[in-house]
Amino acid sequence: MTVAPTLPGAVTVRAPAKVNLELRVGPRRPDGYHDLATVFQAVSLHDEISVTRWDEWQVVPTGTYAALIPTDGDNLAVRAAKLVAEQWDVDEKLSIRIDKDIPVAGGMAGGSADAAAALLACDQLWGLGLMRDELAELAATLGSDVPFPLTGGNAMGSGRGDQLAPVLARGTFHWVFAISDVGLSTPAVYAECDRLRDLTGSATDMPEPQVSPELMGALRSGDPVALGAALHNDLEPAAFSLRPDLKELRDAGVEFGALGGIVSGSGPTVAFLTESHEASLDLSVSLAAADLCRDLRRAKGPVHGAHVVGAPRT
Ligand SMILES: C[C@@](CO)(OP(=O)(O)O)[C@H](O)COP(=O)(O)OP(=O)(O)OC[C@H]1O[C@@H](n2ccc(N)nc2=O)[C@H](O)[C@@H]1O
Ligand SMILES: Nc1ncnc2c1ncn2[C@@H]1O[C@H](COP(=O)(O)OP(=O)(O)O)[C@@H](O)[C@H]1O
Repeated sequence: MTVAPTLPGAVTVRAPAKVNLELRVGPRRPDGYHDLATVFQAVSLHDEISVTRWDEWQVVPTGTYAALIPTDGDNLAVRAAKLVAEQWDVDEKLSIRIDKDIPVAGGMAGGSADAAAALLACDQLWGLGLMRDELAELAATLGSDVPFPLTGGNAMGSGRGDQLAPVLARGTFHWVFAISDVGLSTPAVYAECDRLRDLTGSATDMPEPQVSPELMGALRSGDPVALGAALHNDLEPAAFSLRPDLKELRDAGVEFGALGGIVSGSGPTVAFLTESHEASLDLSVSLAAADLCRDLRRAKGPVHGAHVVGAPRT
């Protein structure tokens, strides 16, 4: 296989990972999805996608987690690019370089970030001039989590998680992410959530999922202590049920001084909120010494959504 050069002629887009500060999950719908009330925050772990015209479809993975992503048509970035080509009748193929720094199958929406980045990169490469809402509509057809990395910042998600609304927020938050060596499948975690609810009978007469006033207040005031106390994830019992070691990890981080600890989305990444940059360094050291996870990554949030970082001169 010949490898496409990243430059010249490439468009490069950066897109962020996310953490769900709150994730409220309604009952299973007839179509298999669940209605959500969630608050996303984009955090400073990024993937970079570079697209170049090429004579065949090609994925070139690089970076920390390169070995863990598909390189065929199942890759979400390829699916995104083919969707744009099909909708706008573009008869071209692309080489897509993915610099993969977001953990894979970790509940941080890395695949969704790549899809969002590919949509924006194709728009730029092919000069389509798509509006943000057109991109968001395409994004939602690729996955429930794909619209958010286009937007970034903090946002409330409803419907399948794909309907976004802005959230009033101030301040920067400091996170430590504890990464597992084996991923968790999102559908498997939702199915386990349903199974546990069926066992306890809690699925009947479940109220519509809603984000709590405590969490919105904590974001509005930029208060990390209040935010730490308000973190919540309805998928956490399911993730703990499938991976009991994650509860031990969460409890250890909280004992070591995190303001709050929560499974990120469907997991298995565990997100710890800390008071400051220094506190995040201290927590990383304590967690590393406890040897309870494969890797630790520090990040801050919120950060911007997908944006072009390199494009050919016109
Ligand atoms: C759990 C969350 C929280 O933000 O994120 P991750 O942990 O995966 O990052 C999302 O809901 C994941 O969104 P995403 O990964 O895009 O899911 P999709 O591709 O749309 O759906 C994959 C599968 O997840 C389940 N699913 C997803 C979204 C939703 N609202 N209800 C669901 O039940 C369904 O079984 C669906 O077939
Ligand atoms: N570009 C991509 N990056 C990561 N995963 C991808 C990509 N394309 C397809 N996938 C598949 O999507 C699945 C979910 O990946 P990811 O989005 O990283 O996790 P999560 O849904 O937990 O946030 C993985 O098992 C992987 O095989």
